[in-house]
Amino acid sequence: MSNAILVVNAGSSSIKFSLFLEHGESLELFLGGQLEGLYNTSRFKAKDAAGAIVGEKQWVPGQPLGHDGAIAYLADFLREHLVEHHLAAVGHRIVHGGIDYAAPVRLTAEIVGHLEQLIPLAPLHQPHNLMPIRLLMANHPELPQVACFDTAFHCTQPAVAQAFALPSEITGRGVRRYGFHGLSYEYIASVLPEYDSSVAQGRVVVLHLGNGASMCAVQGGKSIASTMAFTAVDGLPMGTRCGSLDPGVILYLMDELKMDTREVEKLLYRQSGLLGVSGLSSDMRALINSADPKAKFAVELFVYRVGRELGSLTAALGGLDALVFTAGIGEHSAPIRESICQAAAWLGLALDPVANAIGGPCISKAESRIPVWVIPTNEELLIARHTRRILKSIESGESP
Ligand SMILES: Nc1ncnc2c1ncn2[C@@H]1O[C@H](COP(=O)(O)OP(=O)(O)O)[C@@H](O)[C@H]1O
Ligand SMILES: CC(=O)OP(=O)(O)O
Ligand SMILES: [Mg+2]
Repeated sequence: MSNAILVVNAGSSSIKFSLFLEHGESLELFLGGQLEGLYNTSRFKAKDAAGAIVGEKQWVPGQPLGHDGAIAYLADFLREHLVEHHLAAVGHRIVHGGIDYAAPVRLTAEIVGHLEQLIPLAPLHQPHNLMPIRLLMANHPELPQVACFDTAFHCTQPAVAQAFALPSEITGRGVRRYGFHGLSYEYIASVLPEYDSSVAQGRVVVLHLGNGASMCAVQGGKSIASTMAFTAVDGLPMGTRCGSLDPGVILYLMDELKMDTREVEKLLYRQSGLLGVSGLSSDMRALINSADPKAKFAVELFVYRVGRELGSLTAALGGLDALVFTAGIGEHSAPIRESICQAAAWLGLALDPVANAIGGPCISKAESRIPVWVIPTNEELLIARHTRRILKSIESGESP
């Protein structure tokens, strides 16, 4: 019987999970998978370490599972697969750490209470991040649970990158730019030297393009700016989120259209972005395959905004040494990568269409001034490493 570490990563459209086994000093993947399309066509797939499928299911279109249904399904699946192992700890992705949590931490009921107060700042994530923690705390109070925060990696940003131009009475309450997808960026920064040692210490823009999408300017392995801010609704247009918006639009919605706070929240988080613009789908695959002009415009707007943000982050870095694509769209959509690279040709970037079609990892031509990489993210492995470190400090009697 080996010690197992379970990792749960609840995103806005998916729950990803991995089970790692401790072997001496190393962590070995035992199995992993995801429930995706939680609000359209829900699918489940799990594979063992050799890539063999150990679980697969698709739900009827139009009867999505949602996060609660997905957690219930996953709990049954994991119970079955954990029988031969001892569950030593669970590591969770928590999207918002607010001002208080800038590093992984062992969860207590008190900390969960603090994190619940941040639900309004991450309504698509935080409740689903915290729900399984509460469940496990109630049923297995002795089981160590560790929180790893999306916001933590961005703590290195300079004050100007974190600030809003608001009075200090407001900013003093923690109203500032935090940035998200930090576990993904931290993972990419940790493996970039294996792909390209010459740029790992340089100026890199990482594009995390999934259902939630953001970009991060990384310098010497550290975040110096990102497109997301106080909440994960800012920056790029996403599956259902609007991205950057003139704050005057919100005043207009409230004053002229008489929308209340919850209605505005629903509009900006759940009914906008690719879904809102296309009127069809939040899924980039569906839009790329559609001939509908509104679907084409939604894709065009997404690519345009990525191009504009790339210029802004390049300015923040004072130049650019490499570009990295990751997450659902970034890893899997050659046409979107191609359009973004075309929009970025002014940076001296030349795409290799053949390498792009097969997914890289290097998708730029040898003569490209900027190398472009496709690197699969692995937030789960990073969470497992942090969780194991905290578990060891608990076992050795240090307070984590
Ligand atoms: N082959 C593909 N082409 C275009 N988009 C894709 C492809 N595969 C996945 N995606 C997009 O990736 C999104 C999921 O990305 P992911 O990073 O897993 O999401 P989450 O934000 O839930 O963590 C889907 O909504 C889908 O739009
Ligand atoms: C922060 C965020 O948008 O996360 P995800 O892409 O997993 O929805
Ligand atoms: Mg994600």
